[in-house]
Amino acid sequence: MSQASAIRDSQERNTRLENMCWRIWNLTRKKKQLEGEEAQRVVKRHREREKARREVTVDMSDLSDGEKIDVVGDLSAHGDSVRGRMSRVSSVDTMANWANQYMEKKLYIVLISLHGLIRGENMELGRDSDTGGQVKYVVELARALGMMPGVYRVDLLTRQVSAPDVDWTYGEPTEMINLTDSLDVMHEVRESGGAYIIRIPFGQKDKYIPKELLWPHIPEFVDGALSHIVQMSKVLGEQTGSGQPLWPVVIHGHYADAGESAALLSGALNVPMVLTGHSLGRDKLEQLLKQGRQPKEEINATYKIMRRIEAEELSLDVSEMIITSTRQEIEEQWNLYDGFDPKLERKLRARIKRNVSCCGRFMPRAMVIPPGMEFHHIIPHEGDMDGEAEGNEHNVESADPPIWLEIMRFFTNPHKPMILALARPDPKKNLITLVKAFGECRQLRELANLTLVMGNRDVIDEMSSTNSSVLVSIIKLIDKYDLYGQVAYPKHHKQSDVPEIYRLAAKSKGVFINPAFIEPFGLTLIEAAAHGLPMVATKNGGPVDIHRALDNGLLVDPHDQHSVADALLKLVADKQLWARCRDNGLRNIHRFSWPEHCKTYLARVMSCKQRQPRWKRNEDECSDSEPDSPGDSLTDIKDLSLSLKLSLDGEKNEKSGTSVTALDFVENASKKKSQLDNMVSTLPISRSMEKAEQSKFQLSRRRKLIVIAADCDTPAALADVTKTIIESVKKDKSASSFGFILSTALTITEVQSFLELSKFKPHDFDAYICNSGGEVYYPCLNSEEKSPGPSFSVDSDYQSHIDYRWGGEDLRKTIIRWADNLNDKVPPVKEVRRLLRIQALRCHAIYCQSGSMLNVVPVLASRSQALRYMFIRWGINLSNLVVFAGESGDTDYELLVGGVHKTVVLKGICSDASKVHSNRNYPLEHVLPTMNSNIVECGNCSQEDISIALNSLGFSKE
Ligand SMILES: O=c1ccn([C@@H]2O[C@H](COP(=O)(O)OP(=O)(O)O[C@H]3O[C@H](CO)[C@@H](O)[C@H](O)[C@H]3O)[C@@H](O)[C@H]2O)c(=O)[nH]1
Ligand SMILES: O=P(O)(O)OC[C@H]1O[C@](O)(CO)[C@@H](O)[C@@H]1O
Repeated sequence: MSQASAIRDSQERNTRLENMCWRIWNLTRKKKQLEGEEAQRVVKRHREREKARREVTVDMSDLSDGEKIDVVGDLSAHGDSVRGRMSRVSSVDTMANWANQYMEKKLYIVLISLHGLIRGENMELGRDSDTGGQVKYVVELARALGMMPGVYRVDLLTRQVSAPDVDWTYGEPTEMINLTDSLDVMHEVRESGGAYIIRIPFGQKDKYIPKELLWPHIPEFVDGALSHIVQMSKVLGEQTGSGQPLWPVVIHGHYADAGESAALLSGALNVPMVLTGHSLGRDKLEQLLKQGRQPKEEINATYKIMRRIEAEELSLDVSEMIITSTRQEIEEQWNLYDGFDPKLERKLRARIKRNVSCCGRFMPRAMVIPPGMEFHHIIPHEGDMDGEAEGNEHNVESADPPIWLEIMRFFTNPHKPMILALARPDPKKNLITLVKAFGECRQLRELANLTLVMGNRDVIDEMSSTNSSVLVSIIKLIDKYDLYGQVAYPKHHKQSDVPEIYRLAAKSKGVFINPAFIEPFGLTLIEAAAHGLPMVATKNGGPVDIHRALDNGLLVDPHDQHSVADALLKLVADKQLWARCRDNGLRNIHRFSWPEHCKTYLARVMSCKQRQPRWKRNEDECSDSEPDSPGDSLTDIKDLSLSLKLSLDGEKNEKSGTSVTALDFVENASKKKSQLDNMVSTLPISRSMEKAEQSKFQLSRRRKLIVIAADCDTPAALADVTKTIIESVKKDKSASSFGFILSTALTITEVQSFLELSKFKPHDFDAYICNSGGEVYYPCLNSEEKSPGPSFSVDSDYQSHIDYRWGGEDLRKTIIRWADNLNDKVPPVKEVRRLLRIQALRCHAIYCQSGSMLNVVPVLASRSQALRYMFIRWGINLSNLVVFAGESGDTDYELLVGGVHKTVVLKGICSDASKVHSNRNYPLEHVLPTMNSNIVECGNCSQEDISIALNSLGFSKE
């Protein structure tokens, strides 16, 4: 009997062992495979980049020989010497100089941090994965900027969240940020001046949306933010007495999501944008792939990382400047992006300095401006800076801050020095290695206690899966190493407790540790230093710069558990080293100063070329103007779009694109120009701004606007759809107050033919958005009366509004070269965009007409941005607008669907369009909101179904 069971046991053991071996083999194989794929990707990327660099070098060869860069200026611009640059700044003299220079200015600054759990006081840091250092950074930056001479108003825009599971304060539309300086002096704030948190509603109401799921709602935020900025600029203009709107001097996005929002706002308003990344998608992706636990698809599904990377690339396309906290972020992180190359950036900057053409290339300047500290929370304690701190005996009395008792109750011997980690329980913070290092080092356990402050929690199972899995692993390790009585992991703490936690650790002669796999900067490290706590920190990322500036501890390889334990042991055991690090930290911490940050920041912002909405003729002046005056003339029609015809004669390949058999360039604007020059009447375009003013009148008095943006394959199909929509809408009794806009990839010449073919008159539409958003036209009044003369007037203000970063002739040359080299398939549009970005050519490339045409327009021109322009220019109400789109369409299709406007998706129209070209590395759900009452589907493009769709949007009833 017992022999049988022994045999059975051994068989079971063998089977288990065998299974385990299989599992390990399988995991290793999978890891190897993922590593192999990643290596291939890196090599491919590298090859493409090198090829593109060679091409750029050839294009700019006129100066490459002997082109010398101002190396000294250049290195300092990239923060090579953190120590050298960070001088004490709050000195009265420097501030006085600054004040003299800027006092007269009245600057309006817009900052954006999107997810919404932001408030001026008692921030809930560590509440979840969204409430990290960025929240503190943006609020403190807003406050510090609000106190700078010359800054009139700072708006920090974020999401309004009125959800039952978050505090009511996040639902308040406006919150004023207290402007206090280190002397607790309140700054005088006049009228609407000061610093504010402005909460814009977007996304599902009553629900907190984590940052990974916010992407589809960005267009709605942009529309809401645009409305706020336009209104505020007018108010500030009146208050500051200029009579003109006080437009923001900069729109500054924080993190990828706000970067994309800032890019769209900057394009809509034509004002400069800057970006702070805080934590970068490509780097996060690389780290996750290196860990080899998840394939790329799974990572993408969890973190929506490809969507985030596209937002970061767009931010690079548009930003004047990228602000980083460290040099490492520029050299090793931003360098991973298609649209950024530090070497090329330096080269372009050198050319600009010498007033030499950059051959249509643009690269944002990357600047290291480290964040600051708010020092007024810090209570200096006895012994600071005298080399002799208080003893390590704790006074566990009632006078001690409550958080001390909360921590002490975990310890058997509370008198030991405290190793402190304070971080969100995010896997990348690598707290697990820390617990292993502590648990496996007997000496360290004997000498010190460990405190882990990992955000706030009520029930572990209710936390996000990534956060709860970190906590569960830590609790299991505490059990495994039997660390009871030696490790504290309090459930709750408030923001006001954080200084007390550092103080407790410093008092115990403890050490702060940040063992993150990679830390972009690390606010906790400067917080610890300011409290007299030496540090052990990861050698990957920002801590290298912090260590260089403060010299207050040791750097370690976060993957090497033993080196973590050794460094901690060294600092805890060596009293002299500990005291030296503490003193160095306290002595140098002033280098992280918000006033200094703001001074450098404002100087840089002011050196960007200032742009703002500017119209040739103000509303009041237009009646004085001469119609058709040559002043608005041919030069106004800029060469701002390129079209490349891709012949579809070859066989279609649904995955990789379309076979090309012929290529043909059409440069719309130049054609028009020459036609106008020759006064050829076949293209009836007026240059008259008066005509545009008439259209403004027409557009702004419309109660509702219908935008027809169906991307049909043929003019006949477009004519059918258009007729059905217009006839259906005209049945409404208030139809006379409805206006129509045609929004298309067609040129105005093609539109003219389309109108003739379908028996429409130019004035059947109030406006024409042509060339995929590259141009806007209005019908001329006389076109109604069939009188001779031009039928359309071009909006040349629109052209000046969007021409930012247009690569002109050099862009054209590159696209021709690309087309010449195509010998097989036309690649997906995402590849075209990548190629142009690598070349530092900033534009918006769109496949149209089922992939038979490539339209290239300025980087922030699009059909949806043209509508935002009409909001600013003509005051049209975006929420009173319905866009009719097909089931799919040109590759700018998805941009048309989100926002505060309504959308009717016509099922069955252009349903095949998306198959010939893929423009994304991520699914459509990462772009478009799935549950949005502003979007309805129309089962059939019939008049009845269209009426039903409009009714369900409440469109015809109002
Ligand atoms: O339980 C916690 C955890 C954190 N914090 C605070 O939250 C902030 C955390 O900031 P940081 O250490 O910088 O990390 P992240 O939250 O990851 O912040 C991101 O953004 C910061 C600002 O750009 C950068 O410094 C970081 O490297 C970057 O990862 C600090 O002020 C902490 O005091 C708490 O109050 N309680
Ligand atoms: O892990 P990720 O997605 O890179 O995010 C880190 C970012 O998220 C936040 O926690 C959001 O506030 C930031 O502190 C930081 O910028």
